[in-house]
Formats: sequence, C-alpha cells, structure tokens
Amino acid sequence: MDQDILYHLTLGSGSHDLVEMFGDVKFVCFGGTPKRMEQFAHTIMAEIGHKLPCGTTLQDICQFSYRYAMYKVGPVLSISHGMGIPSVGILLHEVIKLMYHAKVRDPVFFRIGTCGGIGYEGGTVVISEEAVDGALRNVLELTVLGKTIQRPAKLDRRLVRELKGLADPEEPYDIVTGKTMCTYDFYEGQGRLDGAFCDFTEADKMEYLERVHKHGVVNIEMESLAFAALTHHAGIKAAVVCVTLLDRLKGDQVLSPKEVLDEWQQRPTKLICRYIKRYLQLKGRISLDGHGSIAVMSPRRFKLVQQESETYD
Ligand SMILES: O=P(O)(O)O[C@@H]1C[C@H](O)[C@@H](CO)O1
Ligand SMILES: O=c1cc[nH]c(=O)[nH]1
Repeated sequence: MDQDILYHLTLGSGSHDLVEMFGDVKFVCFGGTPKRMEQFAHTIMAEIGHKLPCGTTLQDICQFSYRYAMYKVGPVLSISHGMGIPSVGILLHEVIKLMYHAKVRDPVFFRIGTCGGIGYEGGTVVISEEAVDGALRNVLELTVLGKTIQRPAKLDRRLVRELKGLADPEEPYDIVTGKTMCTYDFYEGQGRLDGAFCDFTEADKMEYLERVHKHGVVNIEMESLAFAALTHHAGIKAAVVCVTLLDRLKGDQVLSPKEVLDEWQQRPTKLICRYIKRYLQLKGRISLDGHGSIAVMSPRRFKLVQQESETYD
C-alpha cells in the first residue's frame, strides 16, 4: 500500500509521521473505558515522572475518531477498547499495524480490565494465565472467507510470573492467577439470570459456573480471548490483569457502590504501573525514585540495574 489509513484511530502512514510520534513506545495499555485510560495515563505520568512540554496537557490522540481514546505518556500508550471481542479486535489490528509503521520493536501489551470473579470476592486482582471461550476452548474462533478458523489464545507465562512477583503483601486484597473465560455477552453468555431473557434455571447456572471453576476458570470477562489470540499471532508479549467486581458464585448483579468500584479499578492499574516503572528503572530510563534520568544514578547502581534488567528482556 502507498499509505495505510488506520481508520478507527484517525491516523495514517501517509498523513502522520508515525515513527516520530510513536517510535519510542514500549508499553501499550488497553482498558474498556476512555475515562479509565485517561486516568491511567495521568497515573503513569506521575509514577515515571514524565514531563509534558511546557504549557501542554494530555490530549486524546484519537478524539475525532469518536470510537477509541488514546493517550501517550513517553514510552506508554493508554488506549480504550470499548466492550467485547469485535471492538478490541478491530483496535488490535490497527494498533499492531501502528507498532509496525512506527518501527517499534518488542512492545508489551497489557489489558487492564474488570471482570466477574468465580470463587473470589469483589476487589480481587486476577492475572490471566490463558483465555478460554464459553465452551472452555483455548482458542479464538473466527469466520474468515466463510471458513471457521481457530487461533490459540495464549498469554506470556513469564510475564504472568513477573507480575505476580510484584504483588505487595501489604495491600489489603489478593492477587491471583488462573484461567479467564471470555464470552460474547455479559448476560446469558456469562450465565446471568438478570438479563432481559433467562431460559435456564438457577440450578443450571450454578452447575455451569461450578463446572468451569473446577476446570481452573477464576474469572469471566469479554476481551481476553481476542487479546491473547491476536497478540500471540503477532508475536507480541501480552498480559491481562482484571479486578473482580463480584463473586459470580454469590450473585449476578454488580451491587457495590460506585466509589468502591472506582477504587477497585485502580488495583490492576497499580500493578501494571509498578511493572512499567520497574522496567524503566532497570533499563536506566528513569532513576530509582521514579524521577529524573540515568544521570542521577551512581555508576555502581547503574551497573547493578543493568545486570538485573537482563531478566526483563
Ligand atoms: O475493561 P472492561 O471493564 O470494559 O472489561 C469488562 C468486559 C466488558 O467490556 C465490560 C462489561 O461490563 O467490562
Ligand atoms: O461480571 C462481570 C463484571 C465485569 N465484566 C464482565 O464481563 N463480567
């Protein structure tokens, strides 16, 4: 192609200097809502001590797409993906191409989301080991040219361990790992009885939730299957970290007050911020207090940091 128009991002390889705009990106963080991803951008900016040019503020790079919101904070992109597999799938196609046009090597993708827990109370952070569909298959099924194809929905196991290793024992909530079930619907697809239709019984629902739980499923959401499958297909390291909003073994409705839900949504953010900050510190791109540059590190500390950073390649 002469030029590639990334239609849903309002960016293009002909109209924008994508290397100049995005060439320094290392981490791409995704989450459902524009507000969460704007807040994430502000949080990571404070955490890594990133300074915007004098007199400027954070801008939504895709504001005229009216589809997705995108913020850039130094090496971190923060993008909203909307709800469900089709929405995150379209976005992933365009962001993967964006990384290619910008000549970004080895980016790491994170989904920071919300979910229903299975056997875990609200506020628990879940790091996905792999994604499965509603029938417990570890593949994303797509119809391409009228044929059904399957793509493995694999996530990076080492990244899961690294993230789990960053859990702070002082925090008043658990950080667990397990299989994540990804469905095409919030209501019937997740075995809820509080949708507009319910053609099954409470006993049917409990039998299903207990069966998937026995199979290792610890949470349910709506994007991980596409996220895992498309990043794996592209050879991109990725992780999915979600907070539970309720325990589905105890009910269907999200009953916690808004302020509580808002605080819970900060939890996956904190873990991802810790990972990014640590990576940048180990690579010598920020000093250990989160501010300044490698110039403020002593040569001995810089050497130690460089050695440790090899584990983060
Ligand atoms: O990242 P979010 O909070 O959007 O993830 C889950 C899955 C669906 O998109 C949505 C349903 O409420 O929340
Ligand atoms: O139960 C839930 C809660 C959040 N998101 C989901 O997809 N399901």
